[in-house]
Amino acid sequence: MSVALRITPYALALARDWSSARGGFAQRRGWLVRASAGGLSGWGDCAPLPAAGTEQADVAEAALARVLGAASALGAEALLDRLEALTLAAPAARHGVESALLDLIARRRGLTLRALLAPAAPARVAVNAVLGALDDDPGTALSAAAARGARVFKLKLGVAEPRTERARLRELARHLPPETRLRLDANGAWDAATAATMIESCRALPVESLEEPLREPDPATLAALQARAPFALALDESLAGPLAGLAPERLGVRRLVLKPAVLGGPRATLALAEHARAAGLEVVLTSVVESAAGLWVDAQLAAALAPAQTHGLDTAAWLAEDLGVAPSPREGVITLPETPGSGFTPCPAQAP
Ligand SMILES: O=C(O)CCC(=O)c1ccccc1C(=O)O
Ligand SMILES: [Mg+2]
Repeated sequence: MSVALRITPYALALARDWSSARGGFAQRRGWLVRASAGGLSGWGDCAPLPAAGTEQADVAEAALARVLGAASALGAEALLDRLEALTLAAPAARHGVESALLDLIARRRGLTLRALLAPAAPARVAVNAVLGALDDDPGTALSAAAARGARVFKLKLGVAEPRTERARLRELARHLPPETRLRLDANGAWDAATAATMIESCRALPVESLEEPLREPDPATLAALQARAPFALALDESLAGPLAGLAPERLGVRRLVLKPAVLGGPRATLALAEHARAAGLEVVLTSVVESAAGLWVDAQLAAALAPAQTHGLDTAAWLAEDLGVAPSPREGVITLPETPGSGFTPCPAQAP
């Protein structure tokens, strides 16, 4: 049975500006992808964010047009087989279309998306709260997230002076509830000496990991920093940049941050996660601040590939509007539905 694709552009305002050492954004633009066959629809989100390692929007749009052109005569499985060739160098476009096709297949088989991807995947996904940059009054965000029961708090570093950030970090850590921890992300802000100083000053703090410490990441420097760090160092956007294609065990860090929109969809993300975990690395799945259509898929995928980890999927509150109801954590956990597919239902304006 052939599959009908519909691709609809969207623009969603942010509730508050996103800032990081790689710049920020005040709006998210992308395409909602619907794949329909036999009266059922699956949904995906193509949400390019070049700063995170995806293609530019015009490249995504061209790839989506190629997929549309090829889709009409093909069934969902046949289109999945051809998708990689149709979306070369367009991972966000591939993620959007592949998600919609897998969601459709799951709904057709009466399976949750996580069960389609990994039969034993649980219905609970722990997530970190995102407090924003360390110069944006994270204390207020910390109180709000702590009140909602979050256990891991993510902070963007490398936005202010290292000395200022060290002082603010110590101050913030004094207000952390018991048994909660900080997840830090420098987004490539530091040279090796600054990174070493920052890691050293975190030694006494409840830090669980630090993403992308280095402006010019190389495995030897990362390995030296990791050897001295009492917590996991992690790579994120470098996996699509200077370190693309290197085997996980050669990267020098203990953890990989996997963004399906950067890696080219659920299947590529699962394959990298399996490789990394077999090599003894931790993996964490995170969003690129996607719409609800993307977040539901990402959350199902997180449950399938690292069920015991805390993932970076609590980004819906950064959007002032959305395409449907987004997964919303309680006590730091997203509960996934037992209904077939991803759990996404479009709001009436986008409806089937
Ligand atoms: O990890 C999270 O909790 C949310 C995702 C996130 O921080 C992010 C979102 C968009 C672009 C880059 C990043 C990042 O981790 O660097
Ligand atoms: Mg990151």
